[in-house]
Amino acid sequence: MIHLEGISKSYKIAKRQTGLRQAAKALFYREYTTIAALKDISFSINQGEIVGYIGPNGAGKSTTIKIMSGILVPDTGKCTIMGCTPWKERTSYVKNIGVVFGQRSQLWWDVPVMDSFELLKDIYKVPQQEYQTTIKLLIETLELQEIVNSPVRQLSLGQRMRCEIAASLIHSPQILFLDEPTIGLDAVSKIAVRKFIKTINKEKGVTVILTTHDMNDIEALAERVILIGKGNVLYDGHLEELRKRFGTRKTITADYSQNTSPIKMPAGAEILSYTQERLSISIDTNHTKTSDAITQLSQQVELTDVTIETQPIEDIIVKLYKEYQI
Ligand SMILES: Nc1ncnc2c1ncn2[C@@H]1O[C@H](COP(=O)(O)OP(=O)(O)OP(=O)(O)O)[C@@H](O)[C@H]1O
Repeated sequence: MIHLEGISKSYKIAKRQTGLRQAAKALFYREYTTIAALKDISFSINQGEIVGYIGPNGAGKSTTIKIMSGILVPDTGKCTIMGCTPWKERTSYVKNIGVVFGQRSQLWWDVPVMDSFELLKDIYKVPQQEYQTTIKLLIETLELQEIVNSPVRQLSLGQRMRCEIAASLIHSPQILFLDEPTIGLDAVSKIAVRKFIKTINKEKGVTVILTTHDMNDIEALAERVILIGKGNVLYDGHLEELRKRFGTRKTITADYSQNTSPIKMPAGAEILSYTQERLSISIDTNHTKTSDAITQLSQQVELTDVTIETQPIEDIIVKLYKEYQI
């Protein structure tokens, strides 16, 4: 459905130097530098996938999304999405895609949200009957009843984002590009947005490409991640695979009846805290099985409660960025 091959994109920017003399010189002679934002990017995405497109600041995520949406033209490479080259066949292509840029609005600032929806309906030539059904569903599932009659400028960020997502889906696109859709949202709004993305993917088969710095978004939504760093694709695979590679540590917290004898720790365990009633250790599951560690503890103390925590996804991503030195 989505196929990118050897995509490169550079930005040419004017060098700016401080001082009056330099400013005067720049009037007659400008120096430029080139920033290689994307260098030979290739990947394919199938229909119905949710792919997390991740990477540190300045990695080239938004540039890729802009190319895939047809807003930017790459310097070299091929991009075919649903049979179209996005920047060449823009009019027919945009019917297939919905785009949300978390940092920018596609809604008209001073008019009620509902009027923006109506305008988008006309732009995309959505038949009235179809529009009625879609809008009803969007208003219900994104809980927009209370806000659709307010102008966008009066909405909070979370309310606006829910409207932005609705706006991007009015023409029932088959692909949704989301560039940081949960940026600045509170925990409740983030969960609502994630739930909605999951629902349209499951029920309508919408393919979703998501860029985000919130790894909880990735964990909640994406089975596959593409990691980009310094303009290159560094990893393309399952999130679960990353967990296996980088998330091998587990934290075991054991509560027990008061114990004053020394406890022999499982092999390689790192003690995080230790009292007469509670012990918290971190183990590497490549070397020690969680069940073995618990059995060993239960043979020495009278356990009353045990909790096991896996490594947070943020830690795994930090390790991944470190490995690739990005
Ligand atoms: N319009 C532009 N003009 C010049 N350089 C740009 C422009 N847009 C992006 N860049 C540069 O291209 C590189 C990639 O930027 P891009 O916005 O694609 O990164 P990103 O991965 O989306 O970053 P972030 O996570 O910070 O949003 C950066 O070095 C950025 O400074």
